[in-house]
Amino acid sequence: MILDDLVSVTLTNMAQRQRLISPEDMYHLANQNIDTSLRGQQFMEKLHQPEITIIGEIKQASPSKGQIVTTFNYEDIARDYQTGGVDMISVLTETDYFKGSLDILRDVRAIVDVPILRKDFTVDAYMIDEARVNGAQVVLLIVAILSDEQLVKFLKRTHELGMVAIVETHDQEEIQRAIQAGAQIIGVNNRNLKDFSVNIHHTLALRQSIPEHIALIAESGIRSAEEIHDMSVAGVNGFLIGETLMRASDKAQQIKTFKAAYDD
Ligand SMILES: O=C(O)c1ccccc1NCC(=O)[C@H](O)[C@H](O)COP(=O)(O)O
Repeated sequence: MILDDLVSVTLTNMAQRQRLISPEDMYHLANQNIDTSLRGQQFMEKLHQPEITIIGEIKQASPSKGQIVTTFNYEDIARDYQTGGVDMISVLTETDYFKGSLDILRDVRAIVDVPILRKDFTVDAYMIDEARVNGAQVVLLIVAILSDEQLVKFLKRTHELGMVAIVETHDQEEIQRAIQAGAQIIGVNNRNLKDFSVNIHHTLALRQSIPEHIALIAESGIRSAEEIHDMSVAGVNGFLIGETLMRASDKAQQIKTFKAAYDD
């Protein structure tokens, strides 16, 4: 399965980085960088407001789509996203399948004010420390690749650093595990990572399984303002959008259209 491959390359690549900066040193560096900006917390509060919350993703390639764009000026993309009014920017840092990097994360952090999500396959608390050191306020924890103990431990470390976690799920059982671990934000991935099929109604089908005090983010396959409108009305709090924005010729305008979806 693709997730097994992603976990495997992530562990290998992390081990290489740990030879440059040891887990102990990264832990201390992260502690020196505890997030006092409140950007992550503000993002969480925004999710509970009636306005549409959009997370724009910077993603050059993916396992399901291969190369998504031919030119990849991520700094321009980040500026366009901010101009459009995104509430957070998601930066892929996985190198082998998504062609992302921590360099991209750092460069984007330097030029925008909005909170940043390190979008990666977090398999060790080291990667949370690393996310903080490189300027992210938010991390992704994917239930399907973590044990219950890891989920609790990684959430604790995230919160110690003043950060916020999106806990990604795909079915009822994973949602229960996320709630049990103490997730404050749950993402439901509309993409089935076993066969890459995308069902935009998947998040809606699982809405009732998530208590209202936990924010819900719909992930993957979102194409139109109508889809965002329908999901907002049904109580979905935020929308993570990658490919549609990466392919949009006027990204700022596309984001503005999406953010206006609730008023339509
Ligand atoms: O996108 C993939 O092919 C993929 C494959 C395996 C694991 C994760 C994958 N994507 C990560 C994501 O969660 C998406 O980048 C994100 O939800 C945005 O999706 P989209 O708007 O469809 O680009």
